[in-house]
Amino acid sequence: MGKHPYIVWHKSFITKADRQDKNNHKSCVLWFTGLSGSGKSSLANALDKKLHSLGIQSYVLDGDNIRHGLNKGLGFSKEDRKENIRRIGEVSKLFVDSGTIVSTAFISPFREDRCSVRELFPEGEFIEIYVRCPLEICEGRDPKGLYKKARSGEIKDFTGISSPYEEPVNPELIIETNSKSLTKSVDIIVDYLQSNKII
Ligand SMILES: Nc1ncnc2c1ncn2[C@@H]1O[C@H](COP(=O)(O)OS(=O)(=O)O)[C@@H](OP(=O)(O)O)[C@H]1O
Ligand SMILES: Nc1ncnc2c1ncn2[C@@H]1O[C@H](COP(=O)(O)OP(=O)(O)O)[C@@H](O)[C@H]1O
Repeated sequence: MGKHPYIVWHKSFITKADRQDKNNHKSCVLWFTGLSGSGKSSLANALDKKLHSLGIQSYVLDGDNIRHGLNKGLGFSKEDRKENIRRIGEVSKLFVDSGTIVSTAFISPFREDRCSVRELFPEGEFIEIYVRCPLEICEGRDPKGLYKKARSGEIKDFTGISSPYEEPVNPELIIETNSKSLTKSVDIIVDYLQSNKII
């Protein structure tokens, strides 16, 4: 779908830089990607709590929740996942524009889709965090009982079982949730934000 010929971009008076100045920190998207059960939601929410306690404007967009509303109706075919990620990329951009540090917790299994989101942002504002955890551990955790259903064939196209997960090639951070505690993982991300002068 191309751009509409009669729709013109309306510039706002207040810029992203103005909003960042007001907040006293920069804004960015922390793009958590990984298998179901790898720890994306747990990590994004624990980080959000920590950032909030530091007085930072932050927010979490979570796959399960977004699929109840904005992306209700999208399934798990390659095309639907692509559209899911495209929309979240655009929503994340709005959050970053508003001066917020937004954490997104979506499997986002396809490299090409994640790269397209990265291209929406200037250098340094898209931080890809690979939440790495072996499939057998994720399957052992099975917090929602979905792997069991995927193995029995009740759920089709399940990531890691009957649909691919393409690992990030050059993520800004890799967090191994099999060997690192949640607290330690949060500290690593906060350190990254501090050393890159985002907070
Ligand atoms: N077929 C299939 N494959 C993978 N996941 C499935 C599927 N069906 C339902 N679920 C549940 O939906 C959550 C993943 O949604 P996402 O929006 O993150 O997926 S994607 O990025 O579009 O691939 C995922 O949540 P997480 O476990 O938090 O990752 C599952 O709870
Ligand atoms: N170090 C860890 N980091 C994150 N989650 C962990 C860790 N160790 C165990 N877990 C558990 O793994 C599960 C991960 O589930 P969840 O956060 O919903 O993952 P995802 O959003 O990737 O599907 C949770 O039950 C969580 O308590």
